Amino acid sequence: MPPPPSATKSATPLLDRVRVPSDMRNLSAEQLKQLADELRAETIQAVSVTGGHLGASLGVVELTVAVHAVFETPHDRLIWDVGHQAYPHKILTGRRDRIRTLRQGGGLSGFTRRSESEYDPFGAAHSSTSISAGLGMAVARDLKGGADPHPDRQVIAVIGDGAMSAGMAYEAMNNAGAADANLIVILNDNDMSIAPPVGAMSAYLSRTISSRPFMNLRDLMGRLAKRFPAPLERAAKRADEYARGLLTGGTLFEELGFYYVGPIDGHDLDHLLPILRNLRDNDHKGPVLLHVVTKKGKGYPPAEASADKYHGVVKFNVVTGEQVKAPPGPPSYTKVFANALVAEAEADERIVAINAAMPSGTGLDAFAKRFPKRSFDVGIAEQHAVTFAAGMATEGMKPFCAIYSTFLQRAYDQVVHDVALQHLPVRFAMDRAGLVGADGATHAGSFDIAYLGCLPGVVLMAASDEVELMHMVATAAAIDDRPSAFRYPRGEGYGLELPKRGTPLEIGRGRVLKEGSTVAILSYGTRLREALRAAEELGARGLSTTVADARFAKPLDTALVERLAREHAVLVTVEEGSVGGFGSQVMQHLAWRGLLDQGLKVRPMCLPDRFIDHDAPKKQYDEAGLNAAHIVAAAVSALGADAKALPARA
Ligand SMILES: Cc1ncc(C[n+]2csc(CCOP(=O)(O)OP(=O)(O)O)c2C)c(N)n1
Ligand SMILES: CC(=O)[C@@H](O)[C@H](O)COP(=O)(O)O
Ligand SMILES: [Mg+2]
Repeated sequence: MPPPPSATKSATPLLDRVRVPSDMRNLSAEQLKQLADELRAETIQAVSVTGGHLGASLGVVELTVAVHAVFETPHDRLIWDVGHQAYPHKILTGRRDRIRTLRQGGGLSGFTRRSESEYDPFGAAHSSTSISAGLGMAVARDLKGGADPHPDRQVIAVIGDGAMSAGMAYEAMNNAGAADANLIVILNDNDMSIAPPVGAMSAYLSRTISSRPFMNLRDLMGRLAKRFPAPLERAAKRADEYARGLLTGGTLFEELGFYYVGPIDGHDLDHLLPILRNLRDNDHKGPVLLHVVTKKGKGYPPAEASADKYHGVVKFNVVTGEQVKAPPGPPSYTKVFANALVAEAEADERIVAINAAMPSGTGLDAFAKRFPKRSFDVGIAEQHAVTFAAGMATEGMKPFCAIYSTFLQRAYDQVVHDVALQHLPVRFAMDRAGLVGADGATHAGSFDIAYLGCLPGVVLMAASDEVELMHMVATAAAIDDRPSAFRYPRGEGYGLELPKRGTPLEIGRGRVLKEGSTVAILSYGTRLREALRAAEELGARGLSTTVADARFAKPLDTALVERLAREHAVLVTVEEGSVGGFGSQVMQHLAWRGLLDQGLKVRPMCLPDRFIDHDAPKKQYDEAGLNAAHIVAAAVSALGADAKALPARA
């Protein structure tokens, strides 16, 4: 692979001279081009040792340089939508020395984060929030007026074409277009989401780009000059003649009240710099949308050549681009889910599958290969996905809505109002339940037990291993009179032998794996292995321990829960979910049955009432206090003196 371009440019590396953006604002256009080359090389080198979202970051190297060179960040606010493309931004904003700690415990977040830097005015990771946040900042600026230390601060929101497929982006544009707050939205159009984009907006953007070749600088300056006459006269003269005529307007964005500029080449600093300066210097009233066309993975041939443009990579060899994959382990829960759903769909043509721009992440790309007409990727549109599924259910279809637990949060009212209230048999496959590792707090599937557990009539399941997951897929397929949901974690299963097809479970029935008499551990989900380990340890201390797998949070196996409560001194519940989840369901039931009035000691073990930052999952669960040792400690402390009499295991 040829050496990065920077190696062929001037000997003085510029990136070493740029700690923060103010260090680059006196560089010439040529120097900024060199800086961009060096920044791209640094991003590639860094991500090769950390892994992460390389493709999106490479696509915005020039844009990042241009925006920080032209605007007075951090006083001018720069918001990155999703924030997965912000690695170059982090390198240029005082975090180059920590960029190789990206997504690791104690290290930089993989997304923008207010607590991490003053150059991150808004945290992100869930998509399509940037225009709303930007408008909020712009309106606040105007309301504060002179009281704002920087009353003329600019607000720039960079949003991708994929993120532009989410409803929230339109809600924000609808509001912005009617407001007169100055706001610059940069649409970073690389014709990619995680997968190739879907939907009419994507088709529209492609048409816009193909029908309007990149505007040349002269046209652009002339158009801007005509639109914002006074201060731009001088600049426009530099373009030696006015545009040959205004570009006809009529883009969707202009219909929404935005001034549309573009499309322009988002890798060409000779265009980006003057246009951004124009947008900075003119006193336009109202929102502007600058449409830039970029390439995801730009400048790194292995990324450019890959289907997903290296959207999310593990460590890789910079020269070859070969990713350092762990030796193949057991099938992931995602793969098991997908195969289980295919098996169910083979037997029932009413089963359909819906995802929200996450075909590979949910495993539904495999389902789509087998059943292309029964698989629907609706774009980054979780709210629509849920109600779309509800509509299908009213007509007798059996929709499986596969949305990560964290992303389902975005569609909560649709789950409540459109699905649960109408008792519609939508099935929710909630992948990435629990803590997810490198993506950190924004992506943790922490709340679904709590936010679904309070809904009447919903069947809630948690798989304790991959065989259980297959049974829960079959169970959900068979539940056709109410909503059902099953959760499972990110990562590999245990390598258990899998049946060809799952067997429907008896609804509301848990299972006992180990009978004891002093301590009962009731697990919900994949903490079950830790519960079994804890039981071993407790047994070695003479504390006979029962271990049960609840399987269902709703309907709760009340007979099992009451038996455990009556027959043991201590009842420990454990789940990979927040306060207000499974343990609350159990305690609420026991309380009402009067079983908390007779001395039973209950220890509901769940995620702590705080967000858990990115780290390796095992370490995250250590921090959360949900590993075997913590379960042992909880049981022993509950027993108090009784336990102390027993010898700890040698
Ligand atoms: C609400 C939400 N749903 C799904 C995702 C998962 N996700 C992360 S990046 C991405 C694609 C974003 O595409 P685009 O905005 O075009 O950015 P690009 O990666 O092309 O730079 C998706 C679907 C998310 N972050 N947030
Ligand atoms: C940036 C984003 O939200 C997605 O790319 C997410 O990081 C995918 O998570 P998984 O890697 O668990 O599929
Ligand atoms: Mg994109």
